Amino acid sequence: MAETGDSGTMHVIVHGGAGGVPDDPQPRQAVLDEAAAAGTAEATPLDAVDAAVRVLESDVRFNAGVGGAVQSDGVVRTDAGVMTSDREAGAAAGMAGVEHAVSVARVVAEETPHVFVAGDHAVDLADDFGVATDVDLFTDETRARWADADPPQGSPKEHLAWLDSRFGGSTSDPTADSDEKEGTVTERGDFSDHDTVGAVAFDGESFATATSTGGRWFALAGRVGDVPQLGSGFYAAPAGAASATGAGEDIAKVTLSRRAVRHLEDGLSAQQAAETAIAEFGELTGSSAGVILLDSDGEAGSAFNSDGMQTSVARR
Ligand SMILES: NC(=O)C[C@H](N)C(=O)O
Repeated sequence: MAETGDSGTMHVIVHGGAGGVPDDPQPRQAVLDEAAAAGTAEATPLDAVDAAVRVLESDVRFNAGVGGAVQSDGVVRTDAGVMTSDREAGAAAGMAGVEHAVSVARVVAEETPHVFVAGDHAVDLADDFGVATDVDLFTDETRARWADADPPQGSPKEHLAWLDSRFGGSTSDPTADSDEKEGTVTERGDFSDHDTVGAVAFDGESFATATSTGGRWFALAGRVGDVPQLGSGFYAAPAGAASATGAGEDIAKVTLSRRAVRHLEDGLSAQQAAETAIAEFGELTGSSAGVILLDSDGEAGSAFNSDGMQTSVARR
């Protein structure tokens, strides 16, 4: 157990997704600041990341909870993962109508003997443990975007053909540059430019992390990305904890969060570990991501190789 931080102080860092530079950075920053502050009011690191991420899931500006990305069958499905440095972990994925995916991940960690529950059964689990289901996750913007999408009918093969015709077969990088504008598909797939949310907290003794997303815009129905995969979208250990965002398939292939925490274990600071992990990620995959970290000194670190990633740090 790490005990070198300022015991009694709750340290929280949050992110609002790696991607393009948003049109509305200030209101987004205000929500991130609110989320980080909400985390510092909590008693434990797990409560802190849960509270912080719930704020972000409820804000339509972020691709998590309400405002989540629409999959190829017109359904918004949410994913999340949580972990503590005591190696308590839970994840939930592919949940239609669940705003607070982070709370379901927490139910998996605290109420089941498992680490990952998916699909309709995760929704049933949420319902049984008092997490709201049947929530309308569409916003006016997502409704309009979906209506413009000329959605496919039929089988997964037909959905894949539709994806291929729109995205040229490349679906690896949600943050890839494009000549096209927000609201239309990009050259390599429009997966919402800046969106997924995450939080890391440290109380001087232990760490927790949580990441939550609606995934990628127009991904094949049923697709699950890095976010709820342990070690990819989130990871916590006694040396520190991480939350990642960006090109989900590529993040999963290099287990970005585990990689970043490994650098803390090797003695790097949070900032050095974030920069090293993102540099390695870029070299290995050629795509875009971001990561936030806290280390056992209570120092926060963040790095990204996309055009932007907003973060907020609060301590109390
Ligand atoms: N923008 C994101 O962070 C998307 C998320 N990593 C996913 O692939 O589901």
